[in-house]
Amino acid sequence: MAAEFESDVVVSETRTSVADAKRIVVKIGSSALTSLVGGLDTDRLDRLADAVEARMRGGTDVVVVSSGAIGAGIAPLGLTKRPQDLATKQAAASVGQLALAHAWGTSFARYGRTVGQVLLTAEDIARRTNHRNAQRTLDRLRSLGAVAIVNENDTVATAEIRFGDNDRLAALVAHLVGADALVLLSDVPGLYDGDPRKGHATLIPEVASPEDLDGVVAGSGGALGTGGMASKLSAARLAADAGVPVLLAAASDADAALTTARVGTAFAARPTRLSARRFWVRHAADVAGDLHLDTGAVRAVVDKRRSLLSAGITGLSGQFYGGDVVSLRGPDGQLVARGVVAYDASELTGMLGKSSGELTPELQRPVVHADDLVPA
Ligand SMILES: Nc1ncnc2c1ncn2[C@@H]1O[C@H](COP(=O)(O)OP(=O)(O)O)[C@@H](O)[C@H]1O
Ligand SMILES: N[C@@H](CCC(=O)OP(=O)(O)O)C(=O)O
Repeated sequence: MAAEFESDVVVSETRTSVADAKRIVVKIGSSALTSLVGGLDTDRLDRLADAVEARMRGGTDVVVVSSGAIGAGIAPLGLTKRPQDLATKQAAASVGQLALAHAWGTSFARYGRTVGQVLLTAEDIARRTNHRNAQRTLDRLRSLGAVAIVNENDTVATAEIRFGDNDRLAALVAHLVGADALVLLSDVPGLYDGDPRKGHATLIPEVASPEDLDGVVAGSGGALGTGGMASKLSAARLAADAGVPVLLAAASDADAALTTARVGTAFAARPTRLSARRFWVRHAADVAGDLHLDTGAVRAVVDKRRSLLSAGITGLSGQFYGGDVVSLRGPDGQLVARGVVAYDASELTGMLGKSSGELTPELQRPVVHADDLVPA
């Protein structure tokens, strides 16, 4: 099927940049590595390791983000379906991660290649000050010729510090390691205009801009996957903002995906990537609170890209401090932007609705400066 599709595919700039990338992150979904009855499928894992090894031998640095810990832990624990509650998911992950890391190690050992297991929580990566540790480890593994096998640290990740899905983790890792491309390998040949399990759907080969997604229905995942297509689309957006093109393809097409990139759906990166600071404000930072804006303030910050002044703020919530990232919400509570707030919540409470002239000079700075503000 890959070969048939390959001959028709238009070789866009995006596909060329995935094929030529010098550093890539390859994310492999649970659906590509595990099955409900058989657990971890080491034959499929070997084929994926073959494709990754071939790409590495061609001179590309590859970081693997591998899901499958929970899926691999289901059968050994005598469970029959993917657990729903956090504690059982964590127990399954603790059993499955051991098997998963071992399987990757054994598979790459066929080539004399060493693997390193890197387990991360969103907290490790979300704070700019913390993420340097992860960055250093990944960088050193690369320089030592080992392949990093990354997964979420499921056994300790609580709801607050979870990435939620490995598509998002993979996009953040791509940003973290300065990857030139992200390859998402799943159990579908690419993005369709609707969930292919629900009837006829058409493959979308190229997503050049968000408008190409108009009318696309991104459904939930399979029995083993977490976020379904919606989480892949938001990861693709996140990667695009970081200037990283994305290829979404079937794991069974991994060879083609990692050589010519002439399979699946290619998502173009933004023509101008967000600065590192704005990227973190939009995607990775913890949000410490909310500012509620009136209609005029929404217009000023979203349409005119102005700084947010206290006069347009009608309310706030959360215990935030100056320098924290907050959500900016419109009159109906809808998220309109994120930004770095200049004041503590306690200071700001007394400033709400006041114009600059009504404030003392030290409180006349904008509440969120335009440079620190990213529309949603
Ligand atoms: N518009 C769509 N295009 C392609 N697949 C879709 C779409 N909507 C829902 N899906 C489903 O998403 C699934 C892939 O997501 P998921 O199960 O989370 O995979 P993974 O384990 O690889 O992360 C596919 O099996 C497919 O049935
Ligand atoms: N950390 C979890 C992966 C969760 C996840 O996002 O799964 P998937 O949607 O298959 O990529 C695990 O290893 O089972």
